[in-house]
Amino acid sequence: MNTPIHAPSSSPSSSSSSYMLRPPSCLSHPSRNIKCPMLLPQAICTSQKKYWCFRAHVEASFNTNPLKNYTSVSCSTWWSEAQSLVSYKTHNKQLFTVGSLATSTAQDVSDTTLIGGDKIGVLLLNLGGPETLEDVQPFLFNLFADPDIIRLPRIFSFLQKPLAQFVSVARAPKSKEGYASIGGGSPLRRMTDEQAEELKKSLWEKNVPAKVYVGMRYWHPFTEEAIEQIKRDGITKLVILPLYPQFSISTSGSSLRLLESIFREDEYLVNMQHTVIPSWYKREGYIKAMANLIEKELKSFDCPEEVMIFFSAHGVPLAYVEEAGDPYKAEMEECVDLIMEELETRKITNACTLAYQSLVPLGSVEELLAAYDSQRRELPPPVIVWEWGWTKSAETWNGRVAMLAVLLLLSFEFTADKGLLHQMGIWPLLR
Ligand SMILES: C=CC1=C(C)c2cc3[nH]c(cc4nc(cc5[nH]c(cc1n2)c(C)c5CCC(=O)O)C(CCC(=O)O)=C4C)c(C)c3C=C
Ligand SMILES: [Fe+2]
Repeated sequence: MNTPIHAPSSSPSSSSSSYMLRPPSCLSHPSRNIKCPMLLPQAICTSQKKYWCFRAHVEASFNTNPLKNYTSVSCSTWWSEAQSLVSYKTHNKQLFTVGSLATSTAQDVSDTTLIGGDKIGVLLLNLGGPETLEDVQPFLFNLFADPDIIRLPRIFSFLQKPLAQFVSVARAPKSKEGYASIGGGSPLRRMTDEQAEELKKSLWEKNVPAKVYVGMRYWHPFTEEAIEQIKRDGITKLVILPLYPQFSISTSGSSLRLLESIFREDEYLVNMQHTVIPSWYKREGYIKAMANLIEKELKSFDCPEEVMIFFSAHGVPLAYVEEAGDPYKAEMEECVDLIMEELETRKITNACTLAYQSLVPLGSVEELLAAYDSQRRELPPPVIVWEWGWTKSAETWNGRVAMLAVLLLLSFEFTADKGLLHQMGIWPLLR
């Protein structure tokens, strides 16, 4: 069961380091017909900060309360047709009168009270995960059909779905093994729902009666479903919070791009005031929480000061960082520095190291572990196990030309041990 996805229709624009200033986006233009990105990442942060947005860099002062004054910094998105950098300020005003729209489409939301005529929503964005082993292959299809995960050159974009079908079928057995070993499915939905509930409680305690929604990128509840609920509830102000502390094109970027396309085509959403928190790894609360966890774990060792702190991060293909300007690696490294600084204030000065998990050539856990384990270092490279996903679902492929092209691509990769899939970090997924 492949649940329809709304993968961005345009393939990612090639990376460019040139940015131009553009007037504030649609938010400052009440025209409903304007077609421009609504969801360039905007930040709500604290104090005077330097903010890195991919390759651009802006300085702005921020106010902490999203519901009062806020300054938003829209950063250029690498995928944006017209790459641009926007900085602007709004003051506690609804920029548009949405009342009529809201009443015409909204149902009553019993647990949402109004703040100055507004209905506040928070949309939590996450990846989503298969809830059962049967979900694994269609979940993987959705993931690989996303051009922010498998970045094909525009000329090959017609291969996106056939390739997604192929890679998902080939990857499914290994993924299933993993999910089977953790109880037969992903715990992400349950955990995200719990986070949403806790966030809602906490906001209500602070007299912010907001409704909190969960929108997953690749599995239920899909972002599109959350957006429909937001519209039904008549939300007039929305805070969009990707649940990834660090920004990556492949995670927050992908979700925001999807939202951008949904917003662009929807009259209700175009007129809804919204703000995006693109990343939040610098937040004091987050850094302290991470430090607390580490401090607690260290105490369980006999000689805590001798323990090396091993930060393990999800990897992204190197090309994202080097060519597309993904700030993920820089943000991750800064995050580790901040956590270590926080630990230092607690007189914890252990050695630490950061490695990125498998799949992608940012520096893998395997490589790093090899440095510590001489036996492992002498092991031969892993054997490539090839499982052909030649199943019934292959019949659904988008025509013979695409299938032939995929096969040619794969046989080249296989025989030459290099090529597009290697370059994009997809090849390891097939192992
Ligand atoms: C090239 C492929 C992938 C990129 C790039 C990627 C980036 C990325 N992913 C996360 C967080 C998660 N990924 C999860 C699952 C998952 N991710 C990929 C591939 C890429 N991820 C695959 C194939 C899978 C499925 C599992 C598997 O087969 O290995 C999950 C788990 C979701 C769940 O089921 O609960 C998370 C979380 C980040 C943070 C990231 C880039 C920074
Ligand atoms: Fe992932």
